[in-house]
Amino acid sequence: MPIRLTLPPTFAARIDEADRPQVGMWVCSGSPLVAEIAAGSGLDWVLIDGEHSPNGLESILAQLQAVAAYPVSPVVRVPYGDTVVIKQFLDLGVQNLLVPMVDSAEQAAGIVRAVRYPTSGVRGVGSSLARASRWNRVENYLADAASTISLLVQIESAAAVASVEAIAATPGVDGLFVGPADLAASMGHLGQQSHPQVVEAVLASIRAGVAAGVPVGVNAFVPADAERYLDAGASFVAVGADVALLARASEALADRFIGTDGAADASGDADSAHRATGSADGRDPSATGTSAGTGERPSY
Ligand SMILES: O=C(O)C(=O)C[C@H](O)[C@@H](O)CO
Repeated sequence: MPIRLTLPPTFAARIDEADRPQVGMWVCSGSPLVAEIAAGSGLDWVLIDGEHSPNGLESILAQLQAVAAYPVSPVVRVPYGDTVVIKQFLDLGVQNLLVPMVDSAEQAAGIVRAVRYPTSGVRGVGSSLARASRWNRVENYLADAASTISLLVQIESAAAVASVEAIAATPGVDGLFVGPADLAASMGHLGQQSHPQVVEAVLASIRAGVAAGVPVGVNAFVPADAERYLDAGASFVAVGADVALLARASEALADRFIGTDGAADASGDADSAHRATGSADGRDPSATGTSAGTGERPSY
């Protein structure tokens, strides 16, 4: 007798059931090992990135398998909201899908159709071949598929913020995730996620989601920004990324033990570099929301 399986609850269901906002981090390295480390961190969710990171179907599959034993919700971002790409990610067993760059309710409705089987949508039927249904070991997968998937769409342009009420009201959209980096760029503030106009646009999106009863998340590597958005009603936040943690922490090690001061480079006097940069001053080398140990490097 084959094993009969039940899929874990969706991220949207976990948000709904939780008595506090869900806190997570990006996994952008493409590494199953790193995904597993993040999954065991105590954070609530991990966000595996297929948009800006070196990830294809095979590496995402390996990361989903690596985190499956842990009590985290894996969310996976597709590179773009294409029907075929979405089908491939869903068939891989992605239950929590994040689609970037969704600017209108029409676009959101098209993405919902890509997620749903006919006659509500256009998802191709390959469940007997696919991990999504664990090769037909999940009972009634075809009939129940929609309830095993949560769809999050990214609000990350001025146009999306202008349409955020309509996007939030689109049936089948389970949550919004605000991307302040692209949002800032679209507002003419490239690289300034904490610009007051960008912050206001993020807050407006959170308010719209809360009013519509749709959970809103936000990317916020700067702790003060994360706290501000949580205070405003965000239901989930992404507060760091594996690659950023490693980059900043390794720089802090270099700063602490070698020194990164230009004068020291020229003189070879690492000790004077330590003194000049104050690298042993107690700054948290794991912090990603500041320039800890690295001068003025942005955290995003
Ligand atoms: O625009 C944003 O913010 C995001 O979509 C998140 C980014 O991709 C983030 O990973 C890096 O800034």
